[in-house]
Amino acid sequence: MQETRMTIGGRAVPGTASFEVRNPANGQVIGTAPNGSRDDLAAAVAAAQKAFTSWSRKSDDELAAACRAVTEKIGAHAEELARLLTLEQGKPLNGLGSRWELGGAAAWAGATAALSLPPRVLQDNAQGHVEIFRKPVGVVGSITPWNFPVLIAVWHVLPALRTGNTVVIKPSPYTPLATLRFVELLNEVLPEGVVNSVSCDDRTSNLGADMASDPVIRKIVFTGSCATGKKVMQSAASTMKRLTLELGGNDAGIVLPDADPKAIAEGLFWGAFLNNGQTCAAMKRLYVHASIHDEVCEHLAAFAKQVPMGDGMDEKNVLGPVQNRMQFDKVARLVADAKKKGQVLTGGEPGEGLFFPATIVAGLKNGDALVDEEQFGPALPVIRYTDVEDAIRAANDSENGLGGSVWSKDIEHAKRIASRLECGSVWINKHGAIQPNAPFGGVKASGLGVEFAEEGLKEYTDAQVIFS
Ligand SMILES: NC(=O)c1ccc[n+]([C@@H]2O[C@H](COP(=O)([O-])OP(=O)(O)OC[C@H]3O[C@@H](n4cnc5c(N)ncnc54)[C@H](O)[C@@H]3O)[C@@H](O)[C@H]2O)c1
Ligand SMILES: O=S(=O)(O)c1ccc(CO)cc1
Repeated sequence: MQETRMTIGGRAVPGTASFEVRNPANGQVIGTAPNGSRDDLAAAVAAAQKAFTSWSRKSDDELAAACRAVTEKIGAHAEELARLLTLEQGKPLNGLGSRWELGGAAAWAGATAALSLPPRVLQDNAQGHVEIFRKPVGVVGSITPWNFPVLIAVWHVLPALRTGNTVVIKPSPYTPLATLRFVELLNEVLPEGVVNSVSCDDRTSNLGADMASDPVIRKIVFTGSCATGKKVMQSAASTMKRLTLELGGNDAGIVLPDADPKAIAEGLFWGAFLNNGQTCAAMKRLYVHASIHDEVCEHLAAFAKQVPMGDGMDEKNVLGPVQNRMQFDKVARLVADAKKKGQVLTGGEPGEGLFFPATIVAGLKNGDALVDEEQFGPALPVIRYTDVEDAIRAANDSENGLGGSVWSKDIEHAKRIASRLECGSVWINKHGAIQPNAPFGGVKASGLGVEFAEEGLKEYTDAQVIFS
């Protein structure tokens, strides 16, 4: 049993109540997290505000060195955090699971440490000197989801620290344990109050909502559903907070007639089923040209059938359970509806507990629920098309615009199609492969702003221009 604590001003805070956290693989209680109160949040915000005074005055070199120390901490505790993550999130230790997530967390932290936003001279002549500086905004509130809890915490916290901000982070009630431990570890190398954590069950207490309207917090970085993202945006208006919103997606993949069905099967599978489909930038709809449709379906289903699924602590598994009952029920509802309209190529029946076999359903079209709604789980609809213009139109016929992909042997042709997709990232012959040196973010209802690289770092700063 992992009994976790919030970290407020460098101190471990148990809170006056707690809630249970269960392993989605077997339903067992694996730990507890504090059910923090508004007073706990107020204390965390005050600690972050106090720490901001000295943290924001650190030199660029000092901030970079602190981020490197955090990177080392993550690396040194990667296996401990990975095990905790598997227990609470369900993703396997192996494959593209917890150890991979922790590897990504260390890589992203290191890459963020190496970024910087030096002042830039805009003008230097007889008429005057004009220089732009990037200044930290103040206390940053980070609100994270349950799909990649540690990686997304790193994506929020490291750029905030690197630019001289202090942080209050609140993880999802489904997966608070690894994040609370992560913040404890950070506090071993950072001054007190620079990074604080609060947790709550979202029922008796919803500190995410309170953070969004808090008058001291100057920016919210939120990753989660579109519905909650809209609430955050509304609450943030009254205090004119800066916002980065990374929200849901309904990414389309388009397979062109010249693609090699066998060669792309593995990439298509992991593009859709990474983290059991519980990935924002996973492929959630697959449009395949009629001339190779059946062959693509055959190879994709054959690949899916041999991927081992089970308890993530078992080293042989590379897919685990769906993380929670709410998400499982959503996937089950969408698959039940899809079965009435299309042909199940593999999977299709809910398994034991929260295990849902990788499911692929062909014969669907836009307007069917599994195509139109974000399933955020292990179920992929396949849609046959004959005219690529129809496929592009159908791909863009969504309120979301996070990612997309085009699959073809002709890269230049694929890139021309990619440029017509209404989304923030498009991959050719792969899907969802994000990297720290490339900005990532959604268009349309998928969010606001970007993460990663200098563009992402800037979002934690205000511009100040000095004219002399
Ligand atoms: N675009 C991206 O980068 C990205 C990444 C991961 C997940 N997501 C999206 O997240 C969703 C799944 O995550 P989820 O179910 O945890 O999302 P969610 O919106 O239910 O919860 C996200 C976070 O918001 C908190 N929260 C709940 N109510 C709140 C409120 N009123 N105000 C502020 N915060 C509140 C939750 O406690 C949690 O920490 C999917 O839609 C997925 O597409 C997007
Ligand atoms: O879109 S996200 O769910 O945040 C996400 C997490 C991890 C990866 C790894 O490729 C991609 C997208």
